[in-house]
Amino acid sequence: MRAYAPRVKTGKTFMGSQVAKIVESKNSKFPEGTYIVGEYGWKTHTISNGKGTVSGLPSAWIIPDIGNLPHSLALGVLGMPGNTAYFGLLELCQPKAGETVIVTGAAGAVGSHVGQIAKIKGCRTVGVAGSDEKGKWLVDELGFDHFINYKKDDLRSKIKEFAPYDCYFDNVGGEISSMIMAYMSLYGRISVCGAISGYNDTTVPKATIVQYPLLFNQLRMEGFVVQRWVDRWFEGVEQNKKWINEGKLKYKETVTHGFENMYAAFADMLRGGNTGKAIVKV
Ligand SMILES: NC(=O)C1=CN([C@@H]2O[C@H](COP(=O)(O)OP(=O)(O)OC[C@H]3O[C@@H](n4cnc5c(N)ncnc54)[C@H](OP(=O)(O)O)[C@@H]3O)[C@@H](O)[C@H]2O)C=CC1
Ligand SMILES: C/C=C/C(C)=O
Repeated sequence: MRAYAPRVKTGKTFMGSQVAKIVESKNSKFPEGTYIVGEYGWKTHTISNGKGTVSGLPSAWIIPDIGNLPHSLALGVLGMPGNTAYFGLLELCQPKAGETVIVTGAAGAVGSHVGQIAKIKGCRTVGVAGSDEKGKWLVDELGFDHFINYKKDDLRSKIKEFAPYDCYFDNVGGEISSMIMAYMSLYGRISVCGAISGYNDTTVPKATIVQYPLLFNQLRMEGFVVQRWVDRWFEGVEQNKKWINEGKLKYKETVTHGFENMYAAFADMLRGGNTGKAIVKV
């Protein structure tokens, strides 16, 4: 959301996905009482023609049968972030059993999911995040093999300690990513998902030369937006649901209550206040 924010003109509704209940309908495809996910932005109520999105994600979609799981998961592990982890890791990094996968933003919605898929695929998994409490959750509850606290640890020596990396799932960009790229295996794969370390920058940073490791280790680095797999959307949702029901995929939500607290929740997420998916319950 933050990556697209500069495109939102002052005075326009800010972008965002929501789970909503249809309270009135003239469209038989969206009957009253149905729970949907829509890209309607920061609003309490929406009048929709069932088409059109803010960011090109799927048009409003009806949440499939998820049993007793909460509907809010359709904004996280069973929605866009879940599909970002599923397709972004499996399609671009193609992790194989026995390989080492490192992920930044590891305690966030996407990163915590990426690390667990890597474990499901039989990989050794290293997570980078900003607090020891987050690290404890990653290792003790989600099964990550190692954790690096990028705010506290000697970053380069820790990155080196767990190297080499066959796959890097990059949520943050910047210097952390440049360092990781220097410790990758021959033919390593990098999935560029986000660059949150730069979302609040107001000046252009000086770039580290990452071409040396890319060249000499013959790395493949590819960016993506999850919309690429819009035609396979429900494959991701169904697989993630199956993993949850099998006890292989865990999730956490950081829930803020009240529409009036939306901005505070958003700013807190950018500061690392969330673990797992940041949700606002209106
Ligand atoms: N390509 C695509 O299609 C998609 C890309 N994304 C991107 O994926 C990334 C993760 O998204 P998501 O899981 O929803 O994010 P989260 O909502 O989980 O939050 C982001 C986390 O990033 C960490 N962070 C913040 N600033 C920095 C920094 N300067 N350096 C390192 N880490 C930082 C914080 O945790 P900490 O305590 O560890 O600092 C924060 O909790 C984002 O970059 C997002 O833009 C998301 C969805 C789709
Ligand atoms: C679909 C979301 C994209 C980013 C970069 O957050």
